[in-house]
Parts: sequence; structure tokens; C-alpha cells
Amino acid sequence: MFLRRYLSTPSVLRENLIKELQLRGLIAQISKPEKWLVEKLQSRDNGNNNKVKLYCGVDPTAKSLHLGNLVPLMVLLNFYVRGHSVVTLVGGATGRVGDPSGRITERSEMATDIRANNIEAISEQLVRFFKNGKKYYERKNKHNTVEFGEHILKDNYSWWKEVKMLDFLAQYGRHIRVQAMLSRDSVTSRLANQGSLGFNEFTYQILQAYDFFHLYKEHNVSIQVGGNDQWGNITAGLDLIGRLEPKSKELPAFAVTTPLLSTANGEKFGKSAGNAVFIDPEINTPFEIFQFFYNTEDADIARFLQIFTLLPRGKIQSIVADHLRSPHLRKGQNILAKEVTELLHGVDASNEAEEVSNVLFGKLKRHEKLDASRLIELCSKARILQHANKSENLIDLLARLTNDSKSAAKRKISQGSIYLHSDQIKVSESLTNWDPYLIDNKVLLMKIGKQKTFVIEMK
Ligand SMILES: Nc1ncnc2c1ncn2[C@@H]1O[C@H](COP(=O)(O)OP(=O)(O)OP(=O)(O)O)[C@@H](O)[C@H]1O
Ligand SMILES: N[C@@H](Cc1ccc(O)cc1)C(=O)O
Repeated sequence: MFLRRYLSTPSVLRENLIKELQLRGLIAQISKPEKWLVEKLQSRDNGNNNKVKLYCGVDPTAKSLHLGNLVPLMVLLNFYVRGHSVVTLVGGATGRVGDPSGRITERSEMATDIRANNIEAISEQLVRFFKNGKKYYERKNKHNTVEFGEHILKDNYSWWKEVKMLDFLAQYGRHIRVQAMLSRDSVTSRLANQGSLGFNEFTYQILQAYDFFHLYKEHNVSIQVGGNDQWGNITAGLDLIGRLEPKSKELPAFAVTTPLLSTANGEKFGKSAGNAVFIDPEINTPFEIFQFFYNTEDADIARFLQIFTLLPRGKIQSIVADHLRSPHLRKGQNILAKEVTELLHGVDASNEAEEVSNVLFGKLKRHEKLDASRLIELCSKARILQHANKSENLIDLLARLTNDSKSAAKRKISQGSIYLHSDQIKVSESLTNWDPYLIDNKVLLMKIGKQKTFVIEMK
């Protein structure tokens, strides 16, 4: 019986989860005693029912989660598809105070109605992320029975609204040590850089510490996951749990942090740095998510596949090996882009994004039949459809699309770098009638230079 169950378990479940996450590059730090956690998860992986509960929080400082936030959420997803329950927390209370971690300047105050909208939008995204993640994993593991955990959504305002300041100080104040608070990176780095730090931001760590304590005490949530900038806040929670909860001897609590995803010049990818790619399709379309990953450097393909997908590591190795045999075909980037778009927005959105990308980046076969209505539909969804009037001449259209001068447009034409219908027809300045080049008499594909193709609806 046990053997049968073991054999029908996806191979990925049989590896120790912590080791698996480390190999996937998803772990920066784990608090001690790491061995306890590894052994507990090992016994679950061996078929025992040893589940853990873990949580990750996000403050409602924007209307949407972004790709950086997905890194710790992918840790939760890896646990969830192995039957562990995960809690995601929206910081309705903490969002009012402002986390100083990883920031050199103070946060400005946010209007109450904007915060309320953000809480609602982020809560929906968190629910959708685990719903889509479940479907995604089921599609990839059709032949195995998978046991998912539970996803629970919380807003920390639901307990903070009951807490009275005097009671809190009397009951917990002595257990929160100022020396430890002063030594947290978020505080020392701000003060060292002569940045100002209000009492609100200084006390933020207490709020997050108490959240962990509350979830541990009331719901046995014993692991908190966050990006590595959250280490101080999470370990503040461990201190409080260790001081106040007798059961922490048998059920130790843990901090698990992920590396921070950064840009090529080392900046944390996120809202504060202003370089975030959001998962809300109203802000960044599925096509833009696809495009973001399609532009991954060769050296990052394996890393991103390990972090942002649930593909087994063996499969990732073979994808990368295949990619490196002919990197110019961008097969690795294409698989990465498809997988992440599918995980976030579903199979249809992912296929559509790939279709648009094939049109834009010249992967059309010479005689491939294109349907103008479908092009219009897909490209307007991707928000890249251009419009022109058939009476507009080539030079004006070109100058408008490239946001450049007419003389620059003329130069491009004389250099022979403008093609119609992707790269099939080189354009000369004498072109006056668009009709012979239109798809179904409606759509023009114009490629400018080596890279970019414009899809233009002609009226
Ligand atoms: N670039 C990133 N890489 C990995 N984790 C990240 C990244 N950005 C945010 N996170 C993590 O996502 C979680 C939620 O972060 P948060 O809502 O503060 O986002 P943020 O972009 O860091 O926001 P802000 O810039 O306003 O601080 C935290 O655990 C944080 O460490
Ligand atoms: N401090 C976290 C969000 C958070 C809030 C409350 C928590 O209990 C946990 C995490 C961040 O800014 O990224």
C-alpha cells in the first residue's frame, strides 16, 4: 500500500522540499534549527502526514502584486502543491504604518480609499494566484494524484483593530527589546544614511512580529516566508514566539527568506525602485509579461525557470541544454515566457501572447496564412495595435510610429531597413498604394530595423 502510494507520487514530491527549494535558488536564509525543519518535511515526503503551515504577507502599497512579490509566493506555491497549507496576508494594518525595510526614504501617507481599493485588488490576486497555480500544476501532472493544501487569506487589520495600545504595551512591551529593534538592518541603514525615520516606521517590526505570533498561537502557522529584506521583521516574530509561547519547544517557528530579484544594475525589482512589472493585466498585459520573460538573458533562463515555474529540475536542465545548442532561436526564453504567462493568466492567454510574439518578432513562416480579424483581436488585447488611414503616406506613417522626424524616416527607407508583411517585402519611397500589401484588406505588418514589427489596422 505504502509502496504503491510512493510510486504514484510525482518524483518532485519525493525530494526533500527544503533541498529542492535551495537547489531552485529560492532560499536565501533559513533560521535555526534548520535540521528540524528538514527532518519534519523529509518525514512528510516519505509518506507521513507531517504538514506545516506557512505564511507570507504583502502590504497594500500598490494596486497589484509584481514579479518581485512572486518570488516568496512561489515558495508558498511549492509547499501548497505538496499538501501544506498556506496563508497569505494583506497588511490592512501594517500598510497604514509603512515598512522601512529596504528603503532609503520615508513612505508618504496613502489615502484611506486608495488603500482600501489596493487591499481588495491584492486579495483577489492572491486567491487567483493559488487557484491558477493549482490548475497549472494539475495540467503538468496529469498522470499523478496530487494533494493540494489549503489557501487561506487574512488581513491583519482583522486582529489589530481589536488591540488596545495600553493593553498591548502592558502585556507585550517588556518582551520586545529595544536593543534588538535598534539593531535591525532596516533601522541601522536608514539612520546611517542620515535618513529620517518616524516612530511609525520604527515600530513596524513590532506589528509584523505580533502578526507572526498571532498566526502561530491561533492557527499553528510556524513558518514565515518573505524576501531577504524581511529577515529582521520575521526574526522579530521568532523572538516574540520564543519568549511567549511554550509550545514553541515542540513546534519551533522558522524564518525562510528568498533572494531579492534585482535588475541588471543590482536594484531590487519592486515598487519603490519604480521598475516593477505588475501581474494585473490592466497594468501589464499577459503579452507584456510574456515579453518580459522572452527578453531574459541566456544566462538567466535556468534561474528564472527554477524560480518562476513548477517544472521539474531535470526538465529545466534539458530545456536549457536544448536552448544552448541554438541560442539564437530563443527556445529557452519562449518556454520560460509561456510557462510564467500560463501560471499567472492561464493557457489561452499564454498561447495568445506567444502568437502575437511570433508575429512581432518575425517568426512567421513565409507562406503562413494570417487572419486579419484575429490579428486585430489579439493585438488590441495586447495593447499594441496601431491605427492608420489608407490615405496616410509611408513617410508620415513611419515618422509617427517611430516618433521620429520625416527626414529620419526617409533615411530608414533609403537604407532598406523597412519591410512589409514582416520581412518579406522591402519598401521603397515610391510606395503609394497600400492595398496590395494588406492582409484581408485590413491589416499591415511593417517591420522597422532588425527588431520591431508594427501591426497596423488600416481604415
Ligand atoms: N524583487 C523582489 N525579490 C524578491 N522578493 C521581493 C521583491 N520585491 C518584493 N519582494 C517580497 O515581496 C513581499 C511583499 O513585498 P512588498 O509588498 O513590500 O513589495 P515591495 O515591492 O518590496 O514594496 P515596496 O517597494 O513598497 O517596499 C516581501 O516579502 C518582499 O520581500
Ligand atoms: N512587511 C512586509 C509585508 C508584511 C506585512 C505584515 C506581515 O505580517 C508580514 C508581511 C513587506 O513590506 O513586504
